Amino acid sequence: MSALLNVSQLSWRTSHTCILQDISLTITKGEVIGIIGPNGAGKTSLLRCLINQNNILTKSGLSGSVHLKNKNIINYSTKELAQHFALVMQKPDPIFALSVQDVLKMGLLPHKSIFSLESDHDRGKINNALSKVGLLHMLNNNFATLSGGEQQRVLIARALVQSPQILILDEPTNHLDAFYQHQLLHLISKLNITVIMTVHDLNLASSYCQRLLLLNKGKLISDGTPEQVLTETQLHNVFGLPCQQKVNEITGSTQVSFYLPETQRANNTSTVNTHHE
Ligand SMILES: Nc1ncnc2c1ncn2[C@@H]1O[C@H](COP(=O)(O)OP(=O)(O)OP(=O)(O)O)[C@@H](O)[C@H]1O
Repeated sequence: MSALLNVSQLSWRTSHTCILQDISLTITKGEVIGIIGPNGAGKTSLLRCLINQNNILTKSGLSGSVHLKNKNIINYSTKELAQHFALVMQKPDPIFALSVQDVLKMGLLPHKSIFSLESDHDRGKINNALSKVGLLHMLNNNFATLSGGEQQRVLIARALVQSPQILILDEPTNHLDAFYQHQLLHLISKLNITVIMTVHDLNLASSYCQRLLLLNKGKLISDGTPEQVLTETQLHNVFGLPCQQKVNEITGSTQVSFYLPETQRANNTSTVNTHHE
């Protein structure tokens, strides 16, 4: 299958640090990919490069390239990018004075001219997306008055309204309770579009992503199925904690659980150890 996105030798160096180091990978249509790794590993930075957010790829310190459908992503207009990608990032734009319905209408914009009127089809799309995230009853509520989890679900619904070819999510399960974590990742994984998301919860990533990219200190350490990536040795090396890998007997997915080594469990001090040098 031909590449939808092709990342070639992507590196991002600042005067103090190396944020991404020589990352190369190919993403094909329909893959559901989770980017995992410890705090500061470069997960969000990689996402930002994949969508060339704020023209990041033309910054000094950045080298390598990202091609979308064989065309360098720096040559796409903002509107063309919005027709391909829908984003649910951790720090949403300031949209807080709007109603839920207005927030979802923003998802229609990449495919319409400013003067085109909202149609029955558009209203149907908005209602359908909101009911998928269980919030149809909040259509007319003020976005600012929603809980963190409800806001997150509205932003995911806005991304669905956008009908993207590629859905990019930065920590989509932040703020969500266990029920909605599973409901939303299940929904996202069944959309039949390409999905690339950062996920802290390795077990959720394993349950809903067919491919995982493990980053550490800006490097792509491992790229493969959850079973190939979530090995006890690899996770111990990257997260600095021993862990146990098992298969969930009900779902069949690879699951991991970390534990403090015996020496630390016996230690009574309240100091937080760090795996970063
Ligand atoms: N614009 C920037 N300028 C300088 N340093 C940056 C910039 N953006 C990110 N960094 C640094 O790059 C490193 C990776 O950050 P990034 O947000 O990509 O990590 P992450 O893996 O998403 O982390 P987390 O799990 O904590 O969200 C961090 O050390 C961060 O401070």
